[in-house]
Amino acid sequence: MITVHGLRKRFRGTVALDGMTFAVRPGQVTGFVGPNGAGKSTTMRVILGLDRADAGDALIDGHPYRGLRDPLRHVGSLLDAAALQPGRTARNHLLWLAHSQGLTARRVDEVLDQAGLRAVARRRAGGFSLGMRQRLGIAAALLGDPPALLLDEPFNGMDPEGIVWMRRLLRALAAEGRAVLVSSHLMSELQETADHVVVVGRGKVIADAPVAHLLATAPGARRATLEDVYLALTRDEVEFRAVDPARAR
Ligand SMILES: Nc1ncnc2c1ncn2[C@@H]1O[C@H](COP(=O)(O)OP(=O)(O)OP(=O)(O)O)[C@@H](O)[C@H]1O
Repeated sequence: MITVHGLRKRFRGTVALDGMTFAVRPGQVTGFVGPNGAGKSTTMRVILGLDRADAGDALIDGHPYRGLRDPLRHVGSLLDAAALQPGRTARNHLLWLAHSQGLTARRVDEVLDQAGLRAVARRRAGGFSLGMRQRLGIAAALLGDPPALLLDEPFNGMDPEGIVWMRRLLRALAAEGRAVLVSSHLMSELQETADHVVVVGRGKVIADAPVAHLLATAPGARRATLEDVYLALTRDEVEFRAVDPARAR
């Protein structure tokens, strides 16, 4: 389980996190949604120890990321699929990560298979499409067989087959009992994939509820989609940002 409590973070004049508090429970896919600049990536970076919060805490199974030994065994992450050494082959990229964490080459081949990358494992990652980079990022996230996963926009750049693959993979990972946090702007994908949704705006939580609950309690519930609910919840934020571009990203 991942818990964040009262996270605050300011970048010079910008408040990125303003008391962000929620939990990512095992056995579920939790969607993490909100307008551009709402603080999703910053929250994930704080959980992963890449940014330091000014206040509050972010814990993975009760421990801060920096306190974890062999962190890839506790939490896997996909933050920026473009962040890899272009000259390395997919397999070498994973081998390098695996060695840093005491993981085996056999495990590398397993995750290459799981991510559907076996045929291109010896190609240079620099030549990969965004969809293939996302798959490589997923392979890296799965390397340590972690009970928790943080995935920032994993559907980005995926072709239709890739989207279906990703959806099934996320469901399967949750069914194995993992805690899976997925940020996305694609409400239709999350409606199909997520059990639970955390909606954020301006650095804090606006709604934190099961998808079924959000759909059932929405106005015009019978035909409401997650997109309708999201737009209704974030409308004030959107109007605010439209009239005050200085605060928008
Ligand atoms: N390194 C940084 N320096 C300055 N400001 C930053 C930095 N990182 C994030 N911010 C600001 O913090 C706020 C939150 O950004 P963040 O990237 O976490 O939002 P997000 O919800 O992930 O947005 P998006 O949907 O566009 O990915 C934004 O106003 C952003 O401009």
